[in-house]
Amino acid sequence: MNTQDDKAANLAVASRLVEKIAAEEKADLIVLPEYYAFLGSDPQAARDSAETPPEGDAYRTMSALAARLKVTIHAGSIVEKDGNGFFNTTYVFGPDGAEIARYRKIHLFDVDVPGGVSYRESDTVGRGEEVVTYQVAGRTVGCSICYDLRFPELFRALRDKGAEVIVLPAAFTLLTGKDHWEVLLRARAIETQCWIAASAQVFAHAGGTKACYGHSMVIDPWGQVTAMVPDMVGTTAARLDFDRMADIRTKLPVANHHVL
Ligand SMILES: O=C(O)CNC(=O)[C@H](CS)NC(=O)CCC(=O)C(=O)O
Repeated sequence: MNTQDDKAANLAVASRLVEKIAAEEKADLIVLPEYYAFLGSDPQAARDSAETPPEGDAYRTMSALAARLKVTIHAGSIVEKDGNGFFNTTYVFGPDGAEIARYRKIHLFDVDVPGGVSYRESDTVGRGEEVVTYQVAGRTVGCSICYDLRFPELFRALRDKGAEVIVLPAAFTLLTGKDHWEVLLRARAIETQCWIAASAQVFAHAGGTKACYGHSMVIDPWGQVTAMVPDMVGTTAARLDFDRMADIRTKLPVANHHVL
């Protein structure tokens, strides 16, 4: 997606993309990017977009869409307001529209991007603390968001909790993404021997002050990219072969060889 600061317009685009892929594929799981409902330039605007589920337009829209299409939607992330606290939170809705998981981003992007702008995500949201998995079609899916990608210990924890698929909604920056995005995703897939589905923001946001790298992709447990959205707003799909995953895990049993 290329989310901007008009929440109603963003939700219309997100809904259209979900409907498109649901019509084209017999999907079990559809994934949206980080901050699919709102992406602005300052912390206050982000907080103004916050929702306190089950209230909120993004929450209600995605829950209703999941129920109507009878599919699980891993709804990227939104700013969540909980009491006085704010979080960068994923909500997952099952095929009846019920919330089946929520995950608060653990690692916050407080970074001076070399040659780019500075980000202080902790000015907007607090840190999540829980490692979260859920079930889809008998498979265990693990949650992560964007900057979490740089912390292999989270992915190891997800694998230890039984993850077979790991989902990563993101708004990875253009400057870091061009060199790190695919390398890190493939490394995490190789290390965990999980399928990884990464849904990204692309192009300029917030009046041109931010730019995202895009390249949403699916990676197999051997580390190969099996589906990718090129430089565009759009969708892609992949069939996840779990026999292949089991074969890789049996023949190259790294999970049994951890020493540290
Ligand atoms: O731009 C925005 O406001 C939306 N992006 C986000 O909310 C988050 C936190 S600022 N972006 C990342 O985590 C990028 C990580 C990244 O790019 C890296 O690890 O290199």
